[in-house]
Amino acid sequence: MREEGLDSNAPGLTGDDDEANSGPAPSGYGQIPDEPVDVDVTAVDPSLADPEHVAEVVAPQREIRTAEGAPLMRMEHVTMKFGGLVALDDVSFDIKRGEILGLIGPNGAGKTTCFNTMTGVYRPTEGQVVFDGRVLGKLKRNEITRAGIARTFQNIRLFNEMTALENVAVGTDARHKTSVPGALFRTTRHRDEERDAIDRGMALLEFVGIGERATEKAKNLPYGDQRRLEIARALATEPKLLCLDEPAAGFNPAEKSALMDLIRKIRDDGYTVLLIEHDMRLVMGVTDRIVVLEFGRMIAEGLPDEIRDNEQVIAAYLGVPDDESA
Ligand SMILES: Nc1ncnc2c1ncn2[C@@H]1O[C@H](COP(=O)(O)OP(=O)(O)OP(=O)(O)O)[C@@H](O)[C@H]1O
Repeated sequence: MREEGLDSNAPGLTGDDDEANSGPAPSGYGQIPDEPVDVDVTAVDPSLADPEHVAEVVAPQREIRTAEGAPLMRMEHVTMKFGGLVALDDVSFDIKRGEILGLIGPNGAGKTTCFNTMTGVYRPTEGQVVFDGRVLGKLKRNEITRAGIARTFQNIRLFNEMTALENVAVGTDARHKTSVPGALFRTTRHRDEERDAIDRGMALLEFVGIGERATEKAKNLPYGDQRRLEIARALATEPKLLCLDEPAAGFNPAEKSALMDLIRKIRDDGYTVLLIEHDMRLVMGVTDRIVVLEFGRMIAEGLPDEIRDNEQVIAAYLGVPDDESA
């Protein structure tokens, strides 16, 4: 007999398929330089111990709250083909400002492809992605980062030999305006930006709950803290949209619960969040709305309660019982 609604114990609905987290540092990740950044932790502002001040530093662009509810990103009839394979088939939906949108679907449904068209990795074969009024297909990857889209990866990608603070500080680099000569000659602007990178980096580490680990190398952090560090680094680019790709992969229930709190805190601080996640309990518990893909098509869109009880979604995940498919 079929179970009522979606259940995180159902096959394929858990995050147990996590891959190794020790991959090499990424290449071509936004504006991140190859060399470690020299940071002086003793220069950190003591006022960062104050959570309210931390929140102010973390989300300086609070005006994004004012337009809450209006579309921030629009997928407009997006089709993505790889040779003969149609990974996305005429997919259209909005991500509204200030919401946590869940993107779910069985394995191979097209979630990551969707993510990649939204973050500039792929250009859609047909249709377009519009972010904050701009068509993404015309922007380069670094321009997309500057436009306000940041992401984390299924497989953690950190600079393992750099400290936690350095990892976050390089994320702030995407916003810096110093020219190469300015950096070489250490102009006042360059020094101000370095100082800002350290202060904001520390604030972000506090915000995600790992401030006390600022001087530890990324490779020595516990797995859960590495995931938090990835989120902090993405936030360092001051995104309007934060895309999280299976952030709970490999987490135990207590870590998942803490992650849900963090994702809500990020949303409450004025960011918009897109979440791909296999763990249904987490998705149902934290998202404001959910979009469901199956075989590259969007089969449902709605509130978590609506999605939980949607027959088509349940069938997509659990398969239609033999006696109903005849
Ligand atoms: N670069 C690519 N080249 C060819 N086929 C691809 C490529 N990327 C994805 N695909 C195919 O597109 C389909 C959708 O894949 P995608 O990774 O987007 O699904 P998914 O929903 O993210 O799956 P999972 O939950 O397993 O990560 C799959 O059939 C996949 O094999």
